Amino acid sequence: MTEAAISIRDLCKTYAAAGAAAPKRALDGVSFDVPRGQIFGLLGPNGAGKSTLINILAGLVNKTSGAASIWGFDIDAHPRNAKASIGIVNQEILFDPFFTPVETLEIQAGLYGVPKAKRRSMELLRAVHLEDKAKAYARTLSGGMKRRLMVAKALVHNPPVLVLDEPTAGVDIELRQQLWAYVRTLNAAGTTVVLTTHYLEEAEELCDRIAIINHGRLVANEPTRTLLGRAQEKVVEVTVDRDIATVPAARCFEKVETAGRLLTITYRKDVANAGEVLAAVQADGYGIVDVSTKEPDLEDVFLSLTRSAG
Ligand SMILES: Nc1ncnc2c1ncn2[C@@H]1O[C@H](COP(=O)(O)OP(=O)(O)OP(=O)(O)O)[C@@H](O)[C@H]1O
Repeated sequence: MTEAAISIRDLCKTYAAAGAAAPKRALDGVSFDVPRGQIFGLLGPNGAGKSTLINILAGLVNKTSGAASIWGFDIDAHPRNAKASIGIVNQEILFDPFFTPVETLEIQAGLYGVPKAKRRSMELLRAVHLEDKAKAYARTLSGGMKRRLMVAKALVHNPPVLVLDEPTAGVDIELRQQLWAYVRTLNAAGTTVVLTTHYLEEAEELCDRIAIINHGRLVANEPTRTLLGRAQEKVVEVTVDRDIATVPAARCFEKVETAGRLLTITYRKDVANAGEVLAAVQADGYGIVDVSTKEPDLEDVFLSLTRSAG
């Protein structure tokens, strides 16, 4: 099927003025599609409008104008089908602390009208490694366990699209790896995943495609690899055969730093290649002992995009 998992067209949201605060345009004509079957990253600095967008999809915030559909269901024309097609894991951990995880999932399944015969609470708890806590009070779970329970809760109605809003904020590295692994497993089994994150390495590691919003506008929407390719600055570290007396200069060097026998040279890959940079060092009379290069990361792209759009 070619239809998008989520389709957003010219979406706008202005929050009404409250007290002394002026009206706030949180989304300003955002359009993009989340292709089915992908892990899609929605990135942006604080206050960019990510939560507003997700809350509109969840039916928690009313859009001002524009259109959105989930799994082909327009959120205005077919709100129930749209809602049934998406599971959302919010930033805040929300559930009744006096229910056990299995009860929490059963209640959630009831809210979504999932018939008893079709419920799979234990299966979900197993998937998020909470099987042995199935009958513990939710309030006795650790932070990481609660977060995993939130993921299971979002999946009770078996939605084709799962949205994770900052899934690993404040989560330790080990648990973050576990969550990533689970997201990959879900995706491999066919679930389209949308995640918002502040951790660029998370997006880089997990996402097939990344959209970046800044000040309520879309500033990028590309496959992760293409986006990374946009970072033009590369760094090459060169160890030379003697102490550096004068800093070498060449037109293809953007920036040069020296420490003992180590030269750290920044160049633009649209201007030069590593061979030319090394040749320029040799032309200055240095012998090259060792070379290493550093690939640009998403942070470089993100900063340059959000800076220029800001
Ligand atoms: N209920 C509201 N009333 C008024 N303004 C709001 C409301 N909710 C959000 N905003 C404003 O809209 C803008 C976008 O907020 P939003 O929470 O969508 O951003 P975000 O990208 O999710 O940020 P974060 O990463 O910090 O969660 C911000 O300037 C925010 O202050």
